[in-house]
Amino acid sequence: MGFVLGLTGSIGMGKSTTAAMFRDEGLAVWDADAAVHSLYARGGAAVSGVARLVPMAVTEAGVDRPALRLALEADPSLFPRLEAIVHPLVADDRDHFLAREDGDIVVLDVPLLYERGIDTECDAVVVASASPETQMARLLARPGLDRAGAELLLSRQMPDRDKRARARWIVPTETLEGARAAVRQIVSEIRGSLGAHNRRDR
Ligand SMILES: CC(C)(COP(=O)(O)OP(=O)(O)OC[C@H]1O[C@@H](n2cnc3c(N)ncnc32)[C@H](O)[C@@H]1O)[C@@H](O)C(=O)NCCC(=O)NCCS
Ligand SMILES: Nc1ncnc2c1ncn2[C@@H]1O[C@H](COP(=O)(O)OP(=O)(O)OP(=O)(O)O)[C@@H](O)[C@H]1O
Repeated sequence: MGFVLGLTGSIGMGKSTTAAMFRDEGLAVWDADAAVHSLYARGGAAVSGVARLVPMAVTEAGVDRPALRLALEADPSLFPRLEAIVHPLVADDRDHFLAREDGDIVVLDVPLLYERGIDTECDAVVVASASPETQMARLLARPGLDRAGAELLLSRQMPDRDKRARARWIVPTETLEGARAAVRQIVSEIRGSLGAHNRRDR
C-alpha cells in the first residue's frame, strides 16, 4: 500500500476544496462525505437503517438530508444511534478503496478523522484550516444551514486548534493560491521522503 495521507478539517474549513487540489496533483482521494451520500441514495445500504431510526427522514428517493438534519437538531441524542448505523458502512467503503488503489500516495478525506481514531490508519495527517471568522462566514453562506445548525455540528467535532496541534501539516485555506502552494509542497515532501526511503532500501 502507498503512503496514506489523512485529510481533515472542521466544517466549513475548506476540506473539500483542498481534497480537489490533491486530486489535481493526480492523487486518488477517498471522500467520507461522498460515501455517506451514496449510502443515503435510493437503494443505498444505510437507507433502511435510517428509516427505522427516523422514519420521516426517508422517502422513495432515499434519505432526505435536510429532514434528517432537522431531526438531529430537534433531538441530538439521535447522533450516536445514526453514527452506529452509518460509520461501519463507511469503514467498509474505505477499506475497499485502500485495497483497490495502488498509487504512491492516497488521501483519506474524513471530517471526523481524529474523533473516530482513523488517524491511526494514516501515515500522516494534514488539516485544512482558516480563521474562526472565515469559517463562520462560510457556514452562514451555505443554503439551509443556520447558526444553530452549524454550532450543533461544530459541538460534535474536535476544536480546530486541537486538530492543528496534532496534524503534521496545515493547509491554510484563506486563499486558493495559498492552499494550492501548501498542497504541492506536501506532495513533494512526501515524494521526497518516499524516494529517500527507497534509496535506503536498495
Ligand atoms: C448531519 C447530516 C444529515 C448533514 O447532511 P448535509 O448534507 O447537510 O451535510 P454533509 O453530509 O455534506 O456534511 C457536512 C459536514 O457536516 C459535518 N458532519 C457530518 N456528520 C457529522 C457528525 N456525525 N458529527 C459531526 N460533524 C458532522 C462534517 O464536517 C461534514 O463535512 C449528514 O452529514 C449525516 O447524516 N451525518 C451522519 C453521518 C456522518 O457521521 N457523516 C460524517 C462522515 S463519516
Ligand atoms: N483555499 C480557499 N480559499 C478561498 N476560499 C476557499 C478555500 N477553500 C474553501 N473555500 C471556500 O469555502 C467554502 C467551503 O469550502 P469547502 O466546501 O471546501 O469546505 P468543507 O470544509 O469541505 O466544508 P464542509 O465541512 O461543510 O463539507 C466554499 O465556499 C469554498 O469556495
